Amino acid sequence: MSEGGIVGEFFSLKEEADADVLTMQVGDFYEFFADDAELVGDVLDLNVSQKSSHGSSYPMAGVPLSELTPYMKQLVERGYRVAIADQYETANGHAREISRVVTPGTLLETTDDDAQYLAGIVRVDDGYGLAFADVTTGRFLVSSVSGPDADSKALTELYRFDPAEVLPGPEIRNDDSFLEAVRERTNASLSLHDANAFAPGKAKHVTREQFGTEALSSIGLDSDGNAPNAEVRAAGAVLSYVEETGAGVLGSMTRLQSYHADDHVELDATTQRNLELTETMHGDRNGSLFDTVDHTKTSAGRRLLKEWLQRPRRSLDLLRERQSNVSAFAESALAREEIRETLGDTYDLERLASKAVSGSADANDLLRIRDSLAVLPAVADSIANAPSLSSSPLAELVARADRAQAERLREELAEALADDPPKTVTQGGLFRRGYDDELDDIIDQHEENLEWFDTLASREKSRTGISHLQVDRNKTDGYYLQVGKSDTDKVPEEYEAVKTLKNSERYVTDELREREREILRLEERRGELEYELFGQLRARIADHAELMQDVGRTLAELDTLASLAVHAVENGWVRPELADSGFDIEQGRHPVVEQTTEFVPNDLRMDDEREFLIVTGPNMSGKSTYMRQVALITLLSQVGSFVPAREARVGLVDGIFTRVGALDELAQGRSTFMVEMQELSNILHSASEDSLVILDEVGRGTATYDGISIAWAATEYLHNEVRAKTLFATHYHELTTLADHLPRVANVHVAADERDGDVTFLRTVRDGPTNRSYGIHVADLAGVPVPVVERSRDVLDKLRQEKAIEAKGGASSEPVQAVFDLGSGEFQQSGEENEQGDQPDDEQKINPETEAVLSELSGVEVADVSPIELMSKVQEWQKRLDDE
Ligand SMILES: Nc1ncnc2c1ncn2[C@@H]1O[C@H](COP(=O)(O)OP(=O)(O)OP(=O)(O)O)[C@@H](O)[C@H]1O
Repeated sequence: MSEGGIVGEFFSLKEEADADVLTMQVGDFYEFFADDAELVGDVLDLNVSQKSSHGSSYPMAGVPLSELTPYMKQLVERGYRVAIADQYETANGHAREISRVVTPGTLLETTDDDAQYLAGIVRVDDGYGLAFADVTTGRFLVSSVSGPDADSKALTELYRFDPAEVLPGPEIRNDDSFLEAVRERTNASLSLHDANAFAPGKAKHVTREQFGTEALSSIGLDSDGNAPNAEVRAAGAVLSYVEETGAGVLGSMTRLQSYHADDHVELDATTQRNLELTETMHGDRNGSLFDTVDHTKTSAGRRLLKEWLQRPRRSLDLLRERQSNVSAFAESALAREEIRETLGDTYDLERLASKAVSGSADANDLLRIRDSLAVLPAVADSIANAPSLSSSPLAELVARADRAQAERLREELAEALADDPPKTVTQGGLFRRGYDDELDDIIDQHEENLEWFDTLASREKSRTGISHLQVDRNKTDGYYLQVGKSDTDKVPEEYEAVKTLKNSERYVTDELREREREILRLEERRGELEYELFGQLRARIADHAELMQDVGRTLAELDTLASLAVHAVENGWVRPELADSGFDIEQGRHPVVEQTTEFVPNDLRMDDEREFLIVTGPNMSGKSTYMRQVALITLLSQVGSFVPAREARVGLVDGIFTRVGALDELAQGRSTFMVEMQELSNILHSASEDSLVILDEVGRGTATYDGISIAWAATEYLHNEVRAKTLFATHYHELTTLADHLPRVANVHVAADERDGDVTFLRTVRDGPTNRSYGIHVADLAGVPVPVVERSRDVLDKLRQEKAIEAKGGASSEPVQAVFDLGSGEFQQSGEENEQGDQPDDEQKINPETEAVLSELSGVEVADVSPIELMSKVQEWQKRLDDE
């Protein structure tokens, strides 16, 4: 392959670039060559031509300089790392050098509202250190997880942040199963960053340089003399990666925030998916909780609302403050709508701050900063003028950002920039008069020269007596005097002819040339000076990145709180009373289902004596909906939101764990039952007595008796050992009898009405068990052939007669040894029914026909059967028993 020329230069730059694709500036174009040209031809649909260089021919594709961004963005969003080599002038011509490698986690040009995190993760002996940076907003967070389930906690954090790019530390790089799990839970591309960047000494140095020693020690991360914490190693690696890829945004990372897993309600990845927080199980945004409650006016507000839903909090003070703010907004409709309208005029200040820092903000971006800063005093006034807002913590919230400094910054921009500046920053026309003396002087001179040209024609006409004379300008000839053919004889001698046209002649004069040169000189100087002044202004604004972030964050928070209030008011939600534990929800509803259905509200009561609810009820009756509704009301309460209920008292939880039917796991190569058991195992390990556990049909994926046994044992364990607040929906009615033996277990059921063979779902949750599934009824309704339906009824009856299960009380309660007889549906204390031993021997068993009669007897719903039918049943049973 040829080594010389443009293509040779491209190849050698490509060799040094740590990137999938290189684009190189050649004059006014960014060019791609060889394989890279083929790739962009395919992926971006660019035209590919051939370029001859040193005797060979290479595919070539290119885009004009100003159009690179959208193409580069598309490539990066598809997971490619794109290196950009820029051309610059040198004493002997020009040279080219890679100025930036754009990766999914360092793409500044995103137009997506969502946060875009770059994550670093480091494994240490007892856990993981994590760092998350959003280069588009300057957010930078670190955390660590430890303990026996550190793996799953680390993966949960990754799922929560859903980073665009992950930098795995040296200890993880070869751990294929961990990396596979990262891939499964996130859409991130994994990038290998220099292992040295994760080294303790280097990482600590970089992190200190960025945030200062004080910031590190204030969050307990500066372990002087010792090896730094794992999160510092992750943070250092992320920072050096941002620096190395050349995004130029380090300056926007103004604040190091550390969070502890305990600050948030634990929501594992499965639960976030099951509860359909930000997308439905089918991957749609529509129909998610976020989509339902989002009424925000700004993209920063939307980002924050999503973050709040994904990271519910545990601090009572913080939640009460948010509640008071939502409440204040809910009560002041007029002021709230005024504020929301004003917020609608803001731009994304956090993102604009990053653009200013990276030097990519143009004059219009700075105007957006100016206009958004102006919103803060306007909303502060609206808050001050509305009594229920000014007496709420909103007054304090809006005072958090330094308003005086924000106003100074706004004024500086207002005084500097023209209202309608051009898109490019090199042309001039950006600044107002009075901003800079030299610039004013240039503009005056420029105007004076333009004026000279404007009046030239009339001056010349009266001086020379030529009537057909005009002054004009075009690209090739510059300024000229144009004289009609009929008047050319009147042309004075200083006129120098430059072009002959059909009906006229063009001339220039020395003075005209001189003036023209002056105009060009002034225009060029103006462009240079404005560019320089603009760079200085942008840098001064960038120095206030932290202030812009504060203001942006404040406005986003107001937007989010107002959005929660709007949803509460429009849907009749109430402020839940937050308590230490337990639930008392009156007329609760499912926040999403209530939007599309005539919803039947339901109550929930759980306390120290009633911590475990077994939820039974026919198929399709609403068990899952009821349990999700409880989980979502709890979650919304810990976001600080109001909740869909008539009245609610919600005890704060440390985690919400769910296990519901798996949808798409088969595609990932694990059996449904395996996934079910992994999820159950995770819950049994992770939940605590302060957690809320939702189990839907545990054990269903295997043989019935295996299933019942597992469900049975899991119930005992959760009740006796974990003591989590649990709702467990099951079709194994056998489990309902546990309520008689485990002190804190209670039964509830979703009622259905069966009349003349028709089932009506009442959707009402009532105390007590139900022993009807109507599963066979649903099969019948679905058109399963009659012989199959009838045979299933027989089989069910038989099955009920066969086995017995033992219930165990917990260590904390009186031990209970009881035997549950599936045939009779009753419990007996063990030994009671059989003096000789644990198992009845064959002789002592009652005969099958008697058992069948007993079973039918126990299955009769007396209230549902007419007296005549009942009498004929009894007669039939007597006859069958007599026949034995
Ligand atoms: N309280 C309610 N008010 C109105 N509609 C409801 C209510 N609860 C549930 N539904 C509706 O009933 C349907 C079935 O609900 P759900 O899936 O919760 O039943 P299920 O008892 O869990 O069923 P299965 O046991 O078959 O899984 C859903 O379409 C849901 O929208």
